[in-house]
Amino acid sequence: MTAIAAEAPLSRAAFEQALRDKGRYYHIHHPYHCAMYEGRATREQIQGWVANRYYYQINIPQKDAAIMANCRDREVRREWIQRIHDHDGAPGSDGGIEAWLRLGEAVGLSADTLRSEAMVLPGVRFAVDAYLQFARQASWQEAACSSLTELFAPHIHQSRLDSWPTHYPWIKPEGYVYFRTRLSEARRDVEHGLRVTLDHFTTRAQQQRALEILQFKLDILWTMLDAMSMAYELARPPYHTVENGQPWHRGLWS
Ligand SMILES: O=C(O)c1cc(C(=O)O)c2c(n1)C(=O)C(=O)c1cc(C(=O)O)[nH]c1-2
Repeated sequence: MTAIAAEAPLSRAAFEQALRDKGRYYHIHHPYHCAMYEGRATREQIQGWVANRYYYQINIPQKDAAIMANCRDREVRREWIQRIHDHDGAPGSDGGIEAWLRLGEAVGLSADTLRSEAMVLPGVRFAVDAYLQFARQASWQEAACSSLTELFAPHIHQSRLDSWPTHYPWIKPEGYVYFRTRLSEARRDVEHGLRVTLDHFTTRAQQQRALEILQFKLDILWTMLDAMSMAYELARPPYHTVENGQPWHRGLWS
């Protein structure tokens, strides 16, 4: 038995606090994000972020479907399915992916450009694919735990709503619907995800595993922005040594 496995479990409150303490690794602190909310991002950097984050957005419902596919608990599925409706849309609501396409248009990128995935950098694609792959292979409770970066998401959406309209008057206001909608959706998701995690990971070793899973997800979000920094801040996208253009692959699985 490892040293940590032999330790007494953290209380429910201490475990929740340990999860929340991971907020210091959230991508809100990444220099690329700071530049965006401090008004130092160029139009190309904002556009690059929107086009690359589109790939995250379209993978989220597939990730949630994988969680449901692995879950035999009908009550959980009844609650979890809301996340798919939120992103894909349902009768009477367009959903988050549509709102993200509107954000694309608001920053000057057509829906076709986003849908083509031509701007999705390989590093972003690999990071997002790792998230989907994890959700397919892990238990549904572990995959639910990996969604807990959403603990910190309302703050990041609010930071954009507070700062972007002032710094970037060229962005059309219709683009902000996505961030506004997610404020309440993320709070509701996280309440459910947290309940699952606190109920399921009860030994010290399991709690440690949950913290490691959350770190894995934080690594994904941070790594996406690292790839964007290379491409749009340092002007070093993949193969910048060879030619202008974007020769990278567009995804072999979709
Ligand atoms: O804009 C962001 O910084 C951000 C971060 C995250 C996150 O922390 O994973 C999500 C979202 N947005 C988001 O909009 C969203 O729908 C979402 C779903 C999930 C998830 O893991 O299930 N994370 C996030």
